[in-house]
Amino acid sequence: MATGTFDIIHPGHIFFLEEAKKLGGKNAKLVVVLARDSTVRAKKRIPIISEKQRLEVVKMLKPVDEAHLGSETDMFEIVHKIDPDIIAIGPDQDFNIKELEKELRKRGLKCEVKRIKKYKKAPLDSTCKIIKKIKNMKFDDKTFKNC
Ligand SMILES: Cc1cc2nc3c(=O)[nH]c(=O)nc-3n(C[C@H](O)[C@H](O)[C@H](O)COP(=O)(O)O)c2cc1C
Ligand SMILES: Nc1ncnc2c1ncn2[C@@H]1O[C@H](COP(=O)(O)OP(=O)(O)OP(=O)(O)O)[C@@H](O)[C@H]1O
Repeated sequence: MATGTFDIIHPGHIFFLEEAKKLGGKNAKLVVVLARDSTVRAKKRIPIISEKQRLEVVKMLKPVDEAHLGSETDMFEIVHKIDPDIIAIGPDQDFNIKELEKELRKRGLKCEVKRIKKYKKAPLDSTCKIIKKIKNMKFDDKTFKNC
């Protein structure tokens, strides 16, 4: 199981999902849980792409076998439903592995939690960088004349 917002897909997202799938070995099944719009608003910013369209795009990605929207209130609800062997945490995801494992154990969930340490560098390797680039562009009539 891998999680995230996946708002404006970039190569880092696909790399993370490929690495997450590798954790499961030869016949691994990768299930992705997407953060709800309400979670993104509360924790990060206003999402650019709606949860419905983010889900649709993630479902189309090659390493992804299944994708679901998470809960709006309880992040452990979906873990119970999926019952994963491994939860992959991304290189810049703000979770303490030991704490998360402790919380899972408290709820009777026995999955392992593993951090993907590798970060794929690219000129636009995070959603934030893409948003900042657009934000800093000088807009005039010619900038997006066909949009
Ligand atoms: C085990 C686990 C379960 C999660 N379940 C949910 C959930 O039910 N609903 C949700 O909105 N986000 C869920 N998330 C996603 C987190 O909210 C999201 O990954 C976190 O806000 C960090 O966002 P980012 O990776 O997009 O930066 C879950 C994350 C983890 C690790
Ligand atoms: N360049 C990258 N290399 C490896 N993993 C990445 C990279 N970018 C994102 N990820 C991982 O992909 C998952 C989903 O990422 P997320 O939706 O938070 O995108 P993001 O580009 O990191 O967004 P933001 O810039 O808003 O933080 C997370 O586990 C994150 O750690």
